[in-house]
Amino acid sequence: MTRRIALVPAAGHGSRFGSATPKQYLDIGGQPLLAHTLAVLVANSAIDQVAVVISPGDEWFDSFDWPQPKLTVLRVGGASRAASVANGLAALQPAADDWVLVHDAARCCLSPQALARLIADIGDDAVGGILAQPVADTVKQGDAGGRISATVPRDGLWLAQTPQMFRAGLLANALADAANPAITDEASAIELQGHAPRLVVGEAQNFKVTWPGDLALAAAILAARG
Ligand SMILES: Nc1ccn([C@@H]2O[C@H](COP(=O)(O)OP(=O)(O)OP(=O)(O)O)[C@@H](O)[C@H]2O)c(=O)n1
Ligand SMILES: C[C@](O)(CO)[C@H](O)COP(=O)(O)O
Repeated sequence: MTRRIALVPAAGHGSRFGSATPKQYLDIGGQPLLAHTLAVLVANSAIDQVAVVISPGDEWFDSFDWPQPKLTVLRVGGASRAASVANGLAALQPAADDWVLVHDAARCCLSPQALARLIADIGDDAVGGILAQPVADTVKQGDAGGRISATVPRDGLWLAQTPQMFRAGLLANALADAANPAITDEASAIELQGHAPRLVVGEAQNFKVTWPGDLALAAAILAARG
């Protein structure tokens, strides 16, 4: 039977966030940020297994309690996000037809509704797809001197979010060259194989905690959900 596996890369250092403790372990409402990320995935009955990829040298993970049902911990994080995902897939050895939903640890405000929409909309799609948001602002190109060099038409532009949902076999092949700098998400790896992943409308609150100011916004969104 085809399974759905959530794979959560959580082996980053959070260099843009800049805290001594990696951002995935910072406290939000009494729990590490990562616990909020995992909770939505664990709670979805269509997901059979949730695997989190942490760094082999991780000093923080074991100091917290984690949701046990469905959770697998893989200490195989790599030098880049793509390498962490590729290493996680290699450790898990899913069947080629299994679905893998790769979701950033740092996107802790994914709603159950958006997750369910992705799974329903992708359904049995031949390629798979991702949550994404249509660009809502005017887009500027900047030059080296910090001045606007062009206004870029935003028609057809989307901001990629996660989860990104693909068949395990297709994804593992696509990530074989995980060191390719053009691979910044799973969809870009699949695109490089000549496929066109589907775009499923995400939500603004499913943003990636990247900068220090993002933590308070994430805390407010999660507190409002109760
Ligand atoms: N070698 C890496 C790098 C990133 N990630 C994970 O990929 C997700 C998205 O990456 P990003 O927000 O860029 O996280 P960091 O790499 O931690 O941040 P920064 O780029 O600012 O250093 C995060 O959940 C992060 O933990 C990972 O598993 N392995
Ligand atoms: C995969 C991703 O979340 C899509 O928006 C994003 O690209 C990962 O973060 P990074 O800053 O590119 O590492």
